[in-house]
Amino acid sequence: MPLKYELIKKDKYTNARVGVIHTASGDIPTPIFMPVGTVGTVKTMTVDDLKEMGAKIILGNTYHLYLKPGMDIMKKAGGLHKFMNWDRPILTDSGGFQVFSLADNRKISEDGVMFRSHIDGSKHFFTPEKSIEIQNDIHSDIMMSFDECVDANASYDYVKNSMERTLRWAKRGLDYHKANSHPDQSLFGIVQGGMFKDLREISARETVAMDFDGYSIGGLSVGETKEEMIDILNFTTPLLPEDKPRYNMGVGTPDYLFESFEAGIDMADCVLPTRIARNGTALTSEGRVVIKNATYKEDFSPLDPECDCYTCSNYSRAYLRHLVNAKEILGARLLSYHNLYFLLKMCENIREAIMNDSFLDYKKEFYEKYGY
Ligand SMILES: Nc1nc2c(CCNCC3CCCC3)c3[nH]c(NCCc4ccccc4)nc3cc2c(=O)[nH]1
Repeated sequence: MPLKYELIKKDKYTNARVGVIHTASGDIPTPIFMPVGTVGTVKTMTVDDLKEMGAKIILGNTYHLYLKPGMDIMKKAGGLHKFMNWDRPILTDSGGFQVFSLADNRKISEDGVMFRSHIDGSKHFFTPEKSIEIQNDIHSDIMMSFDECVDANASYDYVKNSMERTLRWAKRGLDYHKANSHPDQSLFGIVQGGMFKDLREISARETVAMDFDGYSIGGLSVGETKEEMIDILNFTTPLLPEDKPRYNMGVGTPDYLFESFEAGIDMADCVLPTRIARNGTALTSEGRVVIKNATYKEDFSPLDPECDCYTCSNYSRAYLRHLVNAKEILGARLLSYHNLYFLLKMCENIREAIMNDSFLDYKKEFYEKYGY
């Protein structure tokens, strides 16, 4: 059976809501942050780390997994859950965004996208059907439609034509999915339309009319201002059905997560927490800590005084700074663990606040302490 969304509680003063997404691989409490595991691993984390920190669902990447290790091995492994020993839900992106952000000389046409691998320059062709086929081979629990994500300053005409093609691609992918996917697999439509509300309205209405298992808001966090993001987010989210999950793609800083969940979004993902960790930056209750700073040279206090994670319970800022400066892999691992734990714990606190009709109080308290 495809996923079922269960609405549990709406916040009294905002569009925020608590729910549960029931999937064949397990239940997902929402609002939820989803750690990104691009090539079959959330970088430096074991699956036990992920369970210990409270990860309920992780992301896989169609584009990367298709290129390496490739679908031959993925199929022989019996899919990504078995391959990486993760028995909870997996969501996969459709690959379109990654083709445009990573591949070389790509060429877009009505049928699909021609691109050269950023790894070895080999030539490939993704179509809406091919994207679903690859997500099937991965045994993805929640699949994304093949879409084109346009950047924030694309012209009205380009965005209009692209959005209309993305609608045609969505229909093709949905037809292929209905004929070929396993009944336990779900498929989300993705709303595009750039920064233009009339195009967003058309995209939302036409995508919802196709009746997907859930809906993503695409084309955001692609270079627009925070105000533009919030404006399009607050315009588009209410156009999506209340009885299905809503996913804001590529959202990862605490404020963008708060704004998304306040608008009624249920799911979000971003490479940010693990990416900045590898560069020595931590998210803490008192804002970002750039651990390489000399300030922390003899600071033997925990990274985040309010955090009870493994990193904050066992190591000091001085030690973490030493590891990062010495380029020790343990530094990236301990900061990644903490950053993911921090966002997952923040989501848990948000769910609790919504249950008590105190989402705005928690947001205000968090923002003040974080320094927003
Ligand atoms: N299909 C699709 N995917 C999008 C994504 C990728 C979401 N993560 C996928 C995972 C699957 C595996 C990899 C990622 C987006 N990511 C962002 N912003 C990220 C901004 C960002 C990037 C890096 C650091 C911080 C912020 N906007 C996005 C828009 C779309 C979109 O319209 N369509």
